[in-house]
Amino acid sequence: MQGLTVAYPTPTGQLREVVRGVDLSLRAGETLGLVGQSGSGKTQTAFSILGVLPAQAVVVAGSVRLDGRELLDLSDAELRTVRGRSVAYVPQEPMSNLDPTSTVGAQLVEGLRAADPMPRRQARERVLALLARVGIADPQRTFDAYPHQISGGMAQRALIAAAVAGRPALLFADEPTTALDVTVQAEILDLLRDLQAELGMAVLLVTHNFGVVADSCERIAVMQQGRVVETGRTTDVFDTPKHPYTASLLGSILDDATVRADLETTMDTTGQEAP
Ligand SMILES: Nc1ncnc2c1ncn2[C@@H]1O[C@H](COP(=O)(O)OP(=O)(O)OP(=O)(O)O)[C@@H](O)[C@H]1O
Repeated sequence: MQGLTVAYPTPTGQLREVVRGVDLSLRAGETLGLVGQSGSGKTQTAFSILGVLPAQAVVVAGSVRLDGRELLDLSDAELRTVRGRSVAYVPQEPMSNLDPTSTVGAQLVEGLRAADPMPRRQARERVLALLARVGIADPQRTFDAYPHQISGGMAQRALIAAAVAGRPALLFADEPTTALDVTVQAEILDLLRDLQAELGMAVLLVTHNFGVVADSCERIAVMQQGRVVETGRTTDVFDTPKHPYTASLLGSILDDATVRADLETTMDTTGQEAP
């Protein structure tokens, strides 16, 4: 992503920029943590990659390339084939991303066939295998269940199964554990890491949680008011933040013993000096 600027029209007819000249890069297999306060532009940045910005959004400038292909120039039809197969999405609130009136299996089969036309029976087999792959103990039961009959953690596993079905090159996870019980959060992050290693996906992880960043992200980009104010290796940014905004975000959280422990573990496993 280079120089991405996204704006919305205001009632007075002007444009208000919500993403301003953002440069980001991600390699296969890498996890980039996108952090910043609410409203700083993280979701708008990620939506530009997925091609799902609201209709009134204006891409003022910039370029988003995936394996050399410009995504901002694609037609809606082309974007539909990119979504799911090249870039996929794990939402913040799994339950609100499932249709309460249809079984989990029916929704996943529909989604799979929309991205990759195949006979219903074959799609059904694929979905059952995917549900097993994401750690659901009784895939058939989850397949036949309505969303209200499964837990939030199970729903998130099912949506992760749907997201990775097309073996995407890039997975965008928007606060994927925020809505879940604390006990389930670590399991979901572990699952994402396993799938990433297996599929070689790049992961863009939007989060407020610096513990998650310390644990899961090799690199971090810090957004403030639509701009990326700092980017670098997580260990470097945590150790010596260059921007005052990053320092102030970190200042409050580094008192947290859990985050410090996660950070030290990350540094140990990457062979860096512990602080
Ligand atoms: N449809 C829209 N019309 C006008 N402004 C919008 C629209 N959607 C988002 N914005 C504005 O864009 C800015 C960035 O929002 P965005 O959702 O990207 O922030 P964020 O960093 O992801 O926040 P959060 O952590 O709360 O999800 C905000 O000021 C928001 O009000």
